[in-house]
Amino acid sequence: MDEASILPLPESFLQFLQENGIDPSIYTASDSTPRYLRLKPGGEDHVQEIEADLKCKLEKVVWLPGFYSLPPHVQIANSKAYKEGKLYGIDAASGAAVSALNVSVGDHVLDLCAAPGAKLCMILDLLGNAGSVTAVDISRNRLAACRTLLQKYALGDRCRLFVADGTKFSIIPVRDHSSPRSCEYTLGEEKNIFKEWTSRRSWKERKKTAKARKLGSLVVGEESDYPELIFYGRDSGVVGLNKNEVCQAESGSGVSTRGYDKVLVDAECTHDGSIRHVQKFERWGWETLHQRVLNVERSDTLTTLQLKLLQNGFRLLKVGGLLVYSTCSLTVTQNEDVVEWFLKQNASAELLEITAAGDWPCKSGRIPKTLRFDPVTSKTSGLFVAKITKVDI
Ligand SMILES: C[S@@+](CC[C@H](N)C(=O)[O-])C[C@H]1O[C@@H](n2cnc3c(N)ncnc32)[C@H](O)[C@@H]1O
Repeated sequence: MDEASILPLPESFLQFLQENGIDPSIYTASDSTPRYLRLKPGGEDHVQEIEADLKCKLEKVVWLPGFYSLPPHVQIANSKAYKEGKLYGIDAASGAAVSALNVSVGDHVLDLCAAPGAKLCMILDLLGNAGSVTAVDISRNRLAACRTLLQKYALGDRCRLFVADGTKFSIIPVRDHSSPRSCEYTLGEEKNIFKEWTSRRSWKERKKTAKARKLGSLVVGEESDYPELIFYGRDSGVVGLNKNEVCQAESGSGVSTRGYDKVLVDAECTHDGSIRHVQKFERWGWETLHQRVLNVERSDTLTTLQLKLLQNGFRLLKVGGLLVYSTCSLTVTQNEDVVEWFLKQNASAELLEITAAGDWPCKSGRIPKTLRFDPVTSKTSGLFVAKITKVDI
C-alpha cells in the first residue's frame, strides 16, 4: 500500500470506524478514487474539446449515462467548460442515487435536503421540458449557493427554492396551473401575485424584504419559521399565482393524489463516507472531527433528524410515487437502522429493488435491496441508497 495515500487518522476515529463496522482501508483510496463530472445534455459531442480544456482524458462511466471520470488531482473549476456551465462535478455514487429515483419528464419532484445542489442539477437535467422541482434546505446560505448554481447552469426554469425545515415542510406541488394567469388578476390582487423572478430588486423592495425577514414575516404564513421562497423559475408554476396558491399545504389524505411523484431525502449525516470530507479535517483539525462525527449525542440527534426527514418526505409522496433515501455516512445507525424503523412505522411504505443496480459497482446494504457505495468497491465516494414506494392501503 502506498504510505503517502494513508490519511493519519486519529485513534478515536479509527475506534468509531471499528464500532460501526467500517473498513478503515476506504480512507487509503483517496489517491486512487477518481473525480467525476456530468456533462450537460449535448456535451457528449464536445468531449475532445473538453479534454483539451481540462488537459486530461475523460473516461466514460459505462454504468452511468452522462458521467465521466478523471484523475483525482485535476481541478475542473478553472476550465472554460466549467465556467461556461457545460459540466458539473458530481460523484458517480450521487449520480446513482438520483438515477434510482427514475425521474421522468413531467414529474413533480421534491428534493428535501437540496444544498449545495449537485443532485438537484442532475434532477433538473433529467426533468426536461415539463414538471417541476421543489428544493428545500434549512440553511439559507447553502440554498443561496444552490440558486447561484442553478443560474450558472441555466437549470432553474422549473425549480423553486424554499428555505425551510424539511421535517415540517408541507407545501405540495403546483399541478394545475400550466399557464400563468398574469393578465387575469384584478387591481387589488395584483400586489400579491408572483411576477417573473428577478435578482435585481429595487432598493425599496430590498428594504421591505430585509424588514420583513427581521420580523419573520417575509414569509407566507403566520409562523416565523414558515418556508421562505428565495427563488422560482419562469416555469416552476409560481409566476402568476398568489401566495396562498403557491404555498398550498397538505396535511391530510389529499397528498395521496396531490403529493410529489418523486422525493429525494439526501439527509444530513456525519459524512464519514466521503474521503474528501474527512480529508478536510486534516486542515480543520481532528478536534472538529470529534465534535462533528464522533460526538454520540450529535449522532443520536442526527438519527432522529434523519428519521423525521424520511417520515416527512414520505408523507408528501403521492401513492405510487418513488422516494430515495441516501446519506454519505457508512454507519448502520444512520442508514439501515433508520430505514428499518421507518418501515416498521409505515405500513404503506415498501422497500423496492433498484433494478438498474445490476450493473453498478456497489454492495448490498445490511438489509436486502439497499445499496452501499464505497471508495474501494465502487471507486466512488461512500453512499448508502434505499428506494421506497408508497402503496395504497
Ligand atoms: C448531505 S447535504 C445534501 C447534499 C445535496 N443533496 C447535494 O446533492 O448537494 C445535507 C443538507 O441537509 C440540510 N439540512 C439539515 N437539516 C435540515 C432540515 N431539518 N431540513 C432541511 N434541510 C436540512 C443541510 O443544510 C445540508 O445542506
